Amino acid sequence: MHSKDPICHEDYQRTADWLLSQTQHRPKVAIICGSGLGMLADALKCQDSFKYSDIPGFPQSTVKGHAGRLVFGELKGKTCVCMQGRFHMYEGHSLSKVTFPVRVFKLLGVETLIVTNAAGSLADSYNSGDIMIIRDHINFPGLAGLNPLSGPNDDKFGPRFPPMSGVYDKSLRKMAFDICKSMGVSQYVQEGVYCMVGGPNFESIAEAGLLHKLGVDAVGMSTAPEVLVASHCGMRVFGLSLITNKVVKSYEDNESVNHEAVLEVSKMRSETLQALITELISRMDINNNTA
Ligand SMILES: O=P(O)(O)O[C@@H]1C[C@H](O)[C@@H](CO)O1
Ligand code: HPA
Repeated sequence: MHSKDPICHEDYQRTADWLLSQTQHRPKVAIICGSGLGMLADALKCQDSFKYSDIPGFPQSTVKGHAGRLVFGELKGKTCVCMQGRFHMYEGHSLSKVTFPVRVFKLLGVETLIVTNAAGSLADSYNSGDIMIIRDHINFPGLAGLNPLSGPNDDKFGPRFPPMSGVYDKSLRKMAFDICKSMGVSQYVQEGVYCMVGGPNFESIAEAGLLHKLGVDAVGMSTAPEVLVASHCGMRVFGLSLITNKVVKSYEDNESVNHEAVLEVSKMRSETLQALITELISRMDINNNTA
């Protein structure tokens, strides 16, 4: 499906040019907000915001907890753009649409992508409410050939065969840990492997057992395609999963997860995540451009 997707370089450029004509902000950092995490954008000062439906070429959000707004603004003097709502494969978007904003960000001059998501934990030591700094990912749809980079390669963005080792920037991960320590929240901060599955169903118990055996720490339905495309075009990447639930792994367990519960837990940790990301960006070595 995505290999026939007609999105071409000019389409990304058209959207980028439209945004550049509508705002004076010239962001170097982009933030993608996961389910229920849209309030990360609230910290931005001097905001210019656009509904996705008003942005030429932009897909539309259809999931509760994903407002569908692109917000530009300043965080501690650093210019950022924030997606209040992302696109998922299970909504019926092609992977080129899911990752469309990332290439637009590249054309806006963004150098660092911060991705966040809500995820269920497989790691026995994790609890709901934990924050997991993403060390690496397993991209199940990608392993099966559902990859946003499939199809003709756009050499203007990056190479045909991009490496995927060391994608989650080590120095940003360390910086985030140091910040968590100084915020006094290290007791619920983890580092681990995120696994993307297609969704929209949550995992069966047998699937949960498989993921656990594979060494997956947290599972969700997003992030890997955006990270692939960002890394392909040379962006630095940092990722956070908010653990909103423990994945049910036992037939004796009568618990089950639902999207409302996911949004509830996201809300609970929103302030901490906002503070962590704000401090991370404030410590980044970035020179602002002006329009
Ligand atoms: O956009 P993210 O990955 O945060 O959303 C997660 C995965 C599903 O879209 C949804 C399930 O509650 O939350
Ligand atoms: N599985 C998949 N995606 C999720 C989960 C989960 O348990 N929780 C939040 N997003």
